[in-house]
Amino acid sequence: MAKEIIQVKNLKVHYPIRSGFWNRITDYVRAVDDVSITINEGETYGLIGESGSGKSTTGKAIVGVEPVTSGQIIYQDVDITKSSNRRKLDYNKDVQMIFQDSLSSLNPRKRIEDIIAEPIRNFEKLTTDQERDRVQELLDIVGMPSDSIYKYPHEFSGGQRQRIGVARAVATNPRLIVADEPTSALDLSVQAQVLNFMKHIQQQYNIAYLFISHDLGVVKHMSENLAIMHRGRLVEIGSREDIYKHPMHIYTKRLLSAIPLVDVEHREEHKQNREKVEQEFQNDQSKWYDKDGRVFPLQEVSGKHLVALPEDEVKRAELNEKGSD
Ligand SMILES: Nc1ncnc2c1ncn2[C@@H]1O[C@H](COP(=O)(O)OP(=O)(O)OP(=O)(O)O)[C@@H](O)[C@H]1O
Repeated sequence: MAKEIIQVKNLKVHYPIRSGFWNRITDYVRAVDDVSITINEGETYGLIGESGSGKSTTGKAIVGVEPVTSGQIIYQDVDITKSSNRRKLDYNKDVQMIFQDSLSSLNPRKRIEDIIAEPIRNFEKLTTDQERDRVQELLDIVGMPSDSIYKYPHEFSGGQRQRIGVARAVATNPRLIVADEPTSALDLSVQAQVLNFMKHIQQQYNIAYLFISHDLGVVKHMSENLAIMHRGRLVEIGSREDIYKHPMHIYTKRLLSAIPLVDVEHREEHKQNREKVEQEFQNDQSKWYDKDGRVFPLQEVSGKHLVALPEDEVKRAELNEKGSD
């Protein structure tokens, strides 16, 4: 059975909204609202949703750079939302992050050698030669030439910088990498290259990824399990098969219908399906949101397939699914 590496339980990250003369808190942005996911060792877990749905905030909370309002993040049986626990467990070494915008996440004034060596220096005492060897080895792993160490981030293409970002994240031998839209700034052909070598590195070093994306198409061949996020909450959780073959929440269906189709023959069918999903979504919003406009709590469909619908809607959707098989 797959071994869990991290368990996120009922995570909430709320930001206060202040207004008026006294600058009082009048409401909260519920950026992350009761999110629970479990990531297994060595797997890719996809966290998918549109812009503003709360994916990055979830990722940053897991890495420990975003304070948590409530909930737990369990790593090696310990709740790491407390920073003292993160230090005790070497959590900051074991869990790393890769960002979407490699140009702003890599310090433009530092050479690649220092950028990659920085996380190593935080956790290990190496001589200059040992450190250089390690940086060279990491550059080799991500397929970058060894003279890259003398250069600066702006001297590379987006895809190359993303490789450098991966080398930096891998430098501490992490067990989990939170990859926040690592390919969305890249051309399609370069995206595929970066995804391939991320997969390769994962297999070689048994690293788990929390792969954050707005595009279900990007993670299709990467993720074993997925969680779909909308308005700070999860609307659907399931295996790749559950999500791509039997999506149940309208929001998941909309994300799927938005994946561009390469196959020309089925384009018309795809377009019609997209219109049908949109119509279904517009028809009765009370099916999808409660009276406050919030997503319903998750209900079990089968095994690990969960969907945020009222109980009678889950039943109806299941019957429809069976009927259309
Ligand atoms: N520091 C902050 N203070 C107030 N609100 C914030 C803060 N950070 C994020 N938010 C809000 O929380 C919500 C979720 O943001 P988040 O960046 O997690 O979404 P996202 O799904 O990752 O979107 P994107 O892909 O555009 O980054 C948004 O409404 C955002 O405006």
